[in-house]
Amino acid sequence: MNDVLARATGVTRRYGEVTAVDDVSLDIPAGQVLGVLGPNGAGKSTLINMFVGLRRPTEGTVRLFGHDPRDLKARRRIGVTPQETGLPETVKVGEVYDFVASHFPNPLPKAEVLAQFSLTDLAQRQTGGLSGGQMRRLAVALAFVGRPELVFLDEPTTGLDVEGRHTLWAGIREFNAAGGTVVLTSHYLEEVEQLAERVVVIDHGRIVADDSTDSLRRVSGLHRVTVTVPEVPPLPGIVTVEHVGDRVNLITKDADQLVRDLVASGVAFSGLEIHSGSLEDAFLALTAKKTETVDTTAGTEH
Ligand SMILES: Nc1ncnc2c1ncn2[C@@H]1O[C@H](COP(=O)(O)OP(=O)(O)OP(=O)(O)O)[C@@H](O)[C@H]1O
Repeated sequence: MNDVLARATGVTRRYGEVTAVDDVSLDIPAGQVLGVLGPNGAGKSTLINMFVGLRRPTEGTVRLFGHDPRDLKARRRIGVTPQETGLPETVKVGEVYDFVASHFPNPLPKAEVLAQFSLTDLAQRQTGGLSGGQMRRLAVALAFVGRPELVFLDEPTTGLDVEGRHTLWAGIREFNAAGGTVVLTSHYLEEVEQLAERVVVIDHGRIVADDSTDSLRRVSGLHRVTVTVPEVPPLPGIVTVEHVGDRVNLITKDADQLVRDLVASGVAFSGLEIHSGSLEDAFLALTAKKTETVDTTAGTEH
């Protein structure tokens, strides 16, 4: 069995009234690429920030290599790319590398890091003169400088074009093939599908799915039946109900059967549309559950 490099146990983080992370327990085993998915504000960054020692849990414990994540012994063994990078504009790319490398006993050589992330030609460029995508590549490259065993990448490819994204994917894959462990958050399902073997879906601060990417893909065998209907009948084939304006999306595994059931139920529906499932539907089905619960409660109040 693989070693667990990082572990969250019953972790909650509140900011005033807001519960950003709500009773999350999560193990990160060695050698894994773990994708963390979730809608905006779901709590992904807060969770990552607790793992890397930038935030403390309000409740529960986080361990990094068996230590408190703020312990330098543990932090030396990780690499981090935060969602936003604030680098001084007049410092050159090569100098940024030098500064970061000086914090580690055995950093990767500059030429290797810059080449791996297609930054070699930009070594003399001031960071203020980098494009958004180049800046992002630099931010991700810096996570690898200290030869980390575990990297946390918070939306590593946001703002990158297709080529930039593929360059980064290759770098992440190479790191993993050499035994490195990766936790990445992303809004791109395709990215998680390409890179991660395991997916954790977070919604409203809670883990709503934790499964292999293959299983999540299988969930994408779902279909979406969209109708306008005064009230959704309680049919067994409906996995999830989403209300979009006056339209209703019914997520189901068997669209044909659901349409037959709708007709048989006698409900007056109109504007029938059927779409094949996608990973996006699977994700929506998982993250829509909370909304559905709220809707159901509201609808059954007497
Ligand atoms: N420093 C803070 N002070 C107050 N509230 C915060 C703070 N940081 C995060 N939050 C709130 O906590 C919740 C979770 O935020 P978080 O940034 O962790 O989500 P996320 O899943 O990373 O979102 P996104 O995908 O938009 O980056 C949100 O409601 C957010 O507004």
